[in-house]
Amino acid sequence: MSEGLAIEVKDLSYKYPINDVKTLHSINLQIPYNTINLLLGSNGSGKTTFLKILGGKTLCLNGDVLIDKSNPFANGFRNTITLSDGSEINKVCYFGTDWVRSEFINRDITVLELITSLGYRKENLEHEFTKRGNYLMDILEVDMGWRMHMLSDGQKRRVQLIMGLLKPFKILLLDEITIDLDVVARFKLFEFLKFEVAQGLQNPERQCCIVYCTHIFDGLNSWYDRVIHLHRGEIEGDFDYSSIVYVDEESEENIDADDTGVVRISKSSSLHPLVLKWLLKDQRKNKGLSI
Ligand SMILES: Nc1ncnc2c1ncn2[C@@H]1O[C@H](COP(=O)(O)OP(=O)(O)OP(=O)(O)O)[C@@H](O)[C@H]1O
Repeated sequence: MSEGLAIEVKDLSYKYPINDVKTLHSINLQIPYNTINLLLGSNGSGKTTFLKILGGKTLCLNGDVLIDKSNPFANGFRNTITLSDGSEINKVCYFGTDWVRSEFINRDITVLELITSLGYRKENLEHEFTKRGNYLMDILEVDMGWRMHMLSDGQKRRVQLIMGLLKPFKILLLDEITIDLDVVARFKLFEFLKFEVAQGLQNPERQCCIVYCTHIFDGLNSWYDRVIHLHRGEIEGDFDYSSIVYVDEESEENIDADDTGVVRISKSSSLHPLVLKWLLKDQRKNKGLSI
């Protein structure tokens, strides 16, 4: 594996056992550390399948997958790494949308009971919570006494994020995970994740990368480094944030109502129009129409 790569995929193809056709076709991709990557594509283009393979959740033996230089499907793959200060971090974390619907979490238990039931010893929990956990609890406004079966989907999602992010990570795979967060929680989560990636630049042991799959493009400007476009299981496009030129500057002053009651919002420098154009093009291709 090349130096500095968090993820390396060579010639990866995947077919679900019950399907006749492949879902992923000969994917080749290299993702370096210290980057935030958006994985975009229409419904059914293969994003979840791909992320689950990267996360070691779906076994795939057609092609090579290296996650932080190791094969997640190899015997003896360990998902935890011990750093020089003795702390542990996760190699790869996959967060999907299913979690909030699982029976395991929809029980009459508190957030604290749920976290300890997953193997966090109380003393570790206290240690973790004095720093990272407390910070996450604060930005996501989670109460340890919340009872899981009484929470909204967005509140459960916040608990999922706290549990998954308690330990730092090398590779974070987010599959539509912010869909039910309110704008404040989403904004603060993005800030936290950006900070995580930035601190890897200071400390090579903590260098990490994020792959985020979403259909919502609000608030993503300047957050990501790269966009990867998947179409029918193939990489159709791949470009860096630095190659985007926004034609209209967004300005703080233009947001909100003035004293005459007129509400002004500047033109959004969003990826939305670009992605809409891509996916409409994909749709025309699917129908065999000229682009
Ligand atoms: N468990 C499964 N068994 C069989 N086929 C599946 C299964 N899960 C997904 N597929 C098929 O694989 C293809 C890709 O699905 P996938 O969920 O990876 O797409 P996606 O890009 O994440 O879509 P979305 O944006 O809707 O979440 C689809 O055509 C889907 O029907």
